[in-house]
Amino acid sequence: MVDALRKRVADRGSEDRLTVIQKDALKTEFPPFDIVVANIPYQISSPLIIKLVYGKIQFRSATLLLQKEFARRLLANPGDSEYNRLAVNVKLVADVEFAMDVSKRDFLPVPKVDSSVVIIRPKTELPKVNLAEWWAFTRTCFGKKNKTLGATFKQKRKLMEIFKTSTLAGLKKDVAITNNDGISGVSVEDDDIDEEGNSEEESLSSSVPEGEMNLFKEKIVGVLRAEGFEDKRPSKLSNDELLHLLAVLNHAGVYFHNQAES
Ligand SMILES: C[S@@+](CC[C@H](N)C(=O)[O-])C[C@H]1O[C@@H](n2cnc3c(N)ncnc32)[C@H](O)[C@@H]1O
Repeated sequence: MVDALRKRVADRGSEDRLTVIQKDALKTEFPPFDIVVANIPYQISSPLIIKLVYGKIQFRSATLLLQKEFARRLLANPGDSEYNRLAVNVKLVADVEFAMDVSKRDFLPVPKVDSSVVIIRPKTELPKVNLAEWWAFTRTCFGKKNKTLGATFKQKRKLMEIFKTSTLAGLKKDVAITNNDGISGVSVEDDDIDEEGNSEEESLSSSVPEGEMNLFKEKIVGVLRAEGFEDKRPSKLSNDELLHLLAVLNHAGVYFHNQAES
């Protein structure tokens, strides 16, 4: 493929205008770029899109050929059955536009899946939120996207985790705004997957008095109730509603991002 590309460009006398970087797109640091047009391997769609929109490089647009079902999920809106954490996170920082469907019969050999072209344009103005905090918050909310937030936040394991991150954040006093720096090391491979088991949390569990945990739970449930979120499902909430919930939880001293991992 690279050899064919080099030959075609050379045949037109334009080789000095082409630079080929032949490396793993997920592991390589991208040079500055303005526009992406790519027929990407579908298995890296989620991490590549997150790398683009949460990365440090300010670009204009990414026109990508994606598996049709994946594109539908990315284009979904709150309340749609396909709406998931990836769409929530991408739409916080970018606008996603449907361009066209591409039938599998348009390829030779014919693949198993249909495709769609979408155009992703980073937003010029980002919401004032700590992106690492947002990232961790949506992971908690969408651990099981069809659970109500009340049920999600009452899970003992989740509470332990949030208690720990909140305690660490409290010690640090404030959480830096990372809007312009991007966040590193993010991955959506755990998208929509409930986390099972965590020995660190279990050891923390034994060290936190039950009364303290109950107070912490009451604090969170109190915020959810007061703001009308207790019976809501995250997949039905707009990003403005989720941003509001995160802001009021943070205001109450409840934090999600593990400061130790920064
Ligand atoms: C869908 S094909 C598209 C090929 C070519 N761009 C085209 O349009 O004909 C995806 C290509 O990405 C390559 N690839 C797979 N994983 C990759 C990765 N992590 N980084 C960069 N390229 C990758 C595959 O080897 C394959 O050649």
